[in-house]
Amino acid sequence: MKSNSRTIIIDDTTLRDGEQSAGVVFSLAEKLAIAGQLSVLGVPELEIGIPAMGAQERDEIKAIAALKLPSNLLVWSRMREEDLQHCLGLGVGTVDLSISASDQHIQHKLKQSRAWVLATIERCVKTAVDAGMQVCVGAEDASRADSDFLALMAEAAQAAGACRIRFADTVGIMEPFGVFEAIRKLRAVTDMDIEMHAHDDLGLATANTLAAAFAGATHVNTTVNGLGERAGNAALEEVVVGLKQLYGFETGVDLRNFPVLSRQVATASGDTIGSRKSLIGRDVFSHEAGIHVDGLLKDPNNYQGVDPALVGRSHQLVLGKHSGSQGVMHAYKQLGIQINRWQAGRLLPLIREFVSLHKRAPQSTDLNQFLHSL
Ligand SMILES: CC(=O)SCCNC(=O)CCNC(=O)[C@H](O)C(C)(C)COP(=O)(O)OP(=O)(O)OC[C@H]1O[C@@H](n2cnc3c(N)ncnc32)[C@H](O)[C@@H]1OP(=O)(O)O
Ligand SMILES: O=C(O)CCC(=O)C(=O)O
Repeated sequence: MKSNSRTIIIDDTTLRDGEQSAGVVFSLAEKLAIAGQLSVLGVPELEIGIPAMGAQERDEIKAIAALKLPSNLLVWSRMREEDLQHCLGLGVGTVDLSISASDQHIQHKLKQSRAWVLATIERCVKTAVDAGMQVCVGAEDASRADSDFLALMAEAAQAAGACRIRFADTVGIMEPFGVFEAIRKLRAVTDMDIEMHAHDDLGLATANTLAAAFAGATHVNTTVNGLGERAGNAALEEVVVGLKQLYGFETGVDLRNFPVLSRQVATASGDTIGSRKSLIGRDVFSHEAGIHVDGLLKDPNNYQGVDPALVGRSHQLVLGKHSGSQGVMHAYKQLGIQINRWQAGRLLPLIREFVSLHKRAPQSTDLNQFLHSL
């Protein structure tokens, strides 16, 4: 499904929500490297930390700001005067002032009322704007909020000078059709920019983020490799490729060098990337099945949904239990050895036996041995 070209602003929160993943701590050097690399790829906005966490966090935020990257920087803050004061003077121009939108949170976490939320927005957003900050109001738990109340929050935010509202599916319970409806409703009641913040508890963070963009969101939150609280956030790489490929939306992000950043973040977060994790997993561009390998060799488009070059990858053709003769002939050709179809057919059982025994693809020395045993 393609629509008219639009630009969606990626606001990457690897350094904020990404670092909130249980057990993850980035060193300053890692933060600087990740921020720098995100900027090199053309990510236009980076959410880089939470000033109220303390002096060290603020120093690190300042150090990132001192890099003078071309990306716009944001900090995250509870909607509290004292937290907001910590956001000033760090060299960061935008703050996400977060306050809960759902009755669940308002009553049972903040122990307050809807009226208190609206009054707090009015007061704190104005203070931040008067202090020279651009303000995004983070509507935490928006996915469980009453849409009429969310509209009142947006109205209060805009009246107080905010330029953006973040719709957060804090507990990751939305699905794309619901997101589409919710963002459509919000779009209809506010002129502010709208940002989607999704979590992957049901494996739908990217789908929900794409649905939000399709419904009119101007900004979307992502994290590298989908890092983030619990099951993580929408993965930067999936969102960028999905927006472009499915809707023709531009982000200005070039992922051809993404493997460097992906590895950097995986290492810094002490994470391993699942071998089948879309776009970044070891095996996601690997092909073994005979019919697929034959098709790819004839024309990559036969079995290519996503061009691996977009994310700095390439197709890998491997031999295994499901190989066919074209794949075998190709593997030998790569070694400079021409074999015919009849020979390939005779080699297939040897290859099957090998992989059943070793549970790995044969290497060049194994292939040479098979040939000699014919
Ligand atoms: C959904 C999200 O991802 S939101 C971002 C969450 N990120 C983090 O929590 C990581 C960083 N957090 C921290 O370092 C600490 O929690 C701090 C510095 C923010 C606050 O620490 P503490 O003052 O010790 O409070 P603590 O974390 O125990 O409790 C949170 C308090 O914030 C309040 N609070 C939570 N969200 C908000 C909000 N959006 N606006 C105002 N107050 C809020 C809670 O009601 C609670 O207040 P209470 O103690 O008066 O009941
Ligand atoms: O309120 C916000 O800015 C969003 C916070 C967040 O990370 C979430 O709700 O998951």
